[in-house]
Amino acid sequence: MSTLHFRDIHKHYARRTILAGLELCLRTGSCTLLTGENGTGKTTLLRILGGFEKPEQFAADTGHAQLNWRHYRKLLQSSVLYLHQQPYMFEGSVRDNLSFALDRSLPKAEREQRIHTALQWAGLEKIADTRAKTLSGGEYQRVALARAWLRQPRILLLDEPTANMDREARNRTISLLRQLRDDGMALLVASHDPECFSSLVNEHLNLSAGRLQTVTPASRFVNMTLLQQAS
Ligand SMILES: Nc1ncnc2c1ncn2[C@@H]1O[C@H](COP(=O)(O)OP(=O)(O)OP(=O)(O)O)[C@@H](O)[C@H]1O
Repeated sequence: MSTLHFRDIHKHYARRTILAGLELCLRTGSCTLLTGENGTGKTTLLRILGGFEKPEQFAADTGHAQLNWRHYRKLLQSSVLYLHQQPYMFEGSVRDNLSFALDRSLPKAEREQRIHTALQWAGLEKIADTRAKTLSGGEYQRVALARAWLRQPRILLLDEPTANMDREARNRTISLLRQLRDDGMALLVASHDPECFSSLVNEHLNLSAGRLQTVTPASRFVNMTLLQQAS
């Protein structure tokens, strides 16, 4: 199985319908770009898929199992990671922040080795001992991506991951996202800047009036196993 198919997602705020029976497929090794005007519900959709917002209706299908909201919430803990536009940093250094992404039961030497590899992966070696809360926006995002790399979720949800970055920081972020995608993660990226993601995106969807419309269809999928443990 290589897809997670969401169906029939409804979300209202008071009497206002934000998502109206929305349908969406996420695929391993694939990046889906989500665009839409301000206020159309992109963040709301990501927050639902990240488990932070409860929808009025929800169904998902792994190909082997049907999931209701309760099942999906269980799956989320191990399989889905949501990165905010301003990722949260804990007090402490970049190294400490990466350490929080690791299972505490790992032996110390292995933790240190993994953190070292993650620092290299994201090009963070020079700022490993800098206080994370003092970093620039681009560095924040790279620490957050290094944490994702350590956690290895099957689905990574990103809200405006390149907002307010200069070109170099954007390129570095795209390059890290490409590696996560090519390692088999399913990426869902909300952005107002489709140009920025054009080299990364397999499918481009636009959210309007509570529904998704295909701008460009999924072009290439890697046949890997997504959410196998859910079945
Ligand atoms: N907790 C909430 N209570 C009431 N209304 C909300 C809540 N959260 C979001 N909304 C409204 O839902 C609509 C969709 O918001 P959302 O942030 O999902 O849009 P968006 O597409 O991400 O917007 P942008 O492109 O500006 O980031 C907005 O009109 C917003 O004001």
